[in-house]
Amino acid sequence: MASAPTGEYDFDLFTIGAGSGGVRASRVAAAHGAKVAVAEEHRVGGTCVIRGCVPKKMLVYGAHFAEDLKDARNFGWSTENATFDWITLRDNVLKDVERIEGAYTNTLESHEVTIFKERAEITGPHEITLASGKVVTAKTILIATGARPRMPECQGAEHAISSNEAFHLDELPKKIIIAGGGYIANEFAGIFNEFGSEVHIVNRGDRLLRSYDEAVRDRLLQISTMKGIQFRFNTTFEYIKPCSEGGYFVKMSDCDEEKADLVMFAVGRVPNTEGLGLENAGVELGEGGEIKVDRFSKTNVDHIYAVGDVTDRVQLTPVAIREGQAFADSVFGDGEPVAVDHSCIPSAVFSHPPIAAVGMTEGEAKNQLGSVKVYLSDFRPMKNVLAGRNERSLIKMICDGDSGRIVGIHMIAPEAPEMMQAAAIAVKAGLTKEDFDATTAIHPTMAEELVLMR
Ligand SMILES: Cc1cc2nc3c(=O)[nH]c(=O)nc-3n(C[C@H](O)[C@H](O)[C@H](O)COP(=O)(O)OP(=O)(O)OC[C@H]3O[C@@H](n4cnc5c(N)ncnc54)[C@H](O)[C@@H]3O)c2cc1C
Repeated sequence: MASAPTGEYDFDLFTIGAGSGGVRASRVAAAHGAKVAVAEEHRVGGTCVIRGCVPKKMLVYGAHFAEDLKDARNFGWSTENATFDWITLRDNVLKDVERIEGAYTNTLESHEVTIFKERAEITGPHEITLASGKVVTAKTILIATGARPRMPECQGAEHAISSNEAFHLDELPKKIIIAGGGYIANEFAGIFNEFGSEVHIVNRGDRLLRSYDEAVRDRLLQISTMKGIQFRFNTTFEYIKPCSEGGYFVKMSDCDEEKADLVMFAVGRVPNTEGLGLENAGVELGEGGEIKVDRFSKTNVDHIYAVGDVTDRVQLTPVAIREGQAFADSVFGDGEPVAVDHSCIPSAVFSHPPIAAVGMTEGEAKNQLGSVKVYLSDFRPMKNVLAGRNERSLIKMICDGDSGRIVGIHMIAPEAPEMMQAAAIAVKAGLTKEDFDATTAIHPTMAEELVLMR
């Protein structure tokens, strides 16, 4: 699979999209000695840095102070005069995003990767045409164009925002209706709720966070409801109409028209393959418009690869980065080709409180394994007790009943994602419940529940 620089093409590698996958692949390929160019139509850093994980997590931190300030009273602090200014937080977040964008750009430039800040389209098997009209050729092409928010086809959908716009609001809505039930919907519901908005989650289906274990999903629903978030299931949007005094009239299938200041759609993400010129190179797509690839991220065309969300394998930043790294090492490195292992990928929902998970849910384990043993710890964290906060956490461990091997861990608890990263190593390594039992607890922590479950 190794590809030596040739004089035949302008570049050894042309990457379309400078997001998580594209930046990693371009930098590593260049470090292997390839002559690399990357095109980016929006901003270097892609979804994660500019309008995804990074600014979202900063808003989660910002929102958490609302709860911390309330809790602080029982710890002896007086916080009566605390106020919150959205514009300060928004602008500080956007400034930091700019800083990270600069760091990504510097990394590419220091590896001598040529950056075209414009849209690119494939116009021939080895040919790319840029929005400016410039035409370049490359021996290998990498498509790393990510995905975009899905906007449903309801009347007036253009009046709704997606997560892209949520980071730029000039004011916080008094009332927001969020369509969706996935991680982005739940994360923004938590954020807006803590900032004082009235939040409604409207879901077409009958449950939240489908791929997560039922016990943690139910607990999130219970706690979110307690915090004031209102949920509607099996409900669809009929229309959204601007209202002359500002805001919108929204008609949903289960009610009369009602008013909201903002409507946000968080109903999934669509791979960015439209208008890319894939037909000009004969690249095959799957049913959802995603690019079909093999274990090495190679499309059906030998010299064209795709990584990250555009392939719709697992739409997470660390996965896109791994796929980009593996592609660059395989095609431009000296070693054997590397395939990314997509099993046992840990994930988190930065809801309020957060969820984290790795491996099989109880339902999946029961379907796939002969016998299953489930351990559960349902507890009120020490900090919540003193704060007078009646929120219980849950840690659930799923084991293969025959071997004792842990096949899944699921948590909803403050700092669950931080605990999960370490636990996921154990699950990936195939450790058993006995290995956990043999480990001494760190006391007093929430994570000690992991080694104390009986
Ligand atoms: C609100 C939100 C929160 C998220 N939170 C998390 C999280 O907490 N943890 C996590 O792991 N993941 C999270 N994600 C998902 C994560 O952002 C993506 O999985 C990741 O960014 C995918 O990387 P990528 O390289 O495939 O695509 P992207 O990062 O989307 O990069 C693709 C780039 O290609 C560019 N592009 C597209 N078409 C063209 C073209 N024709 N020419 C030139 N450029 C083009 C785009 O402008 C974009 O910059 C979140 C996503 C969202 C939307």
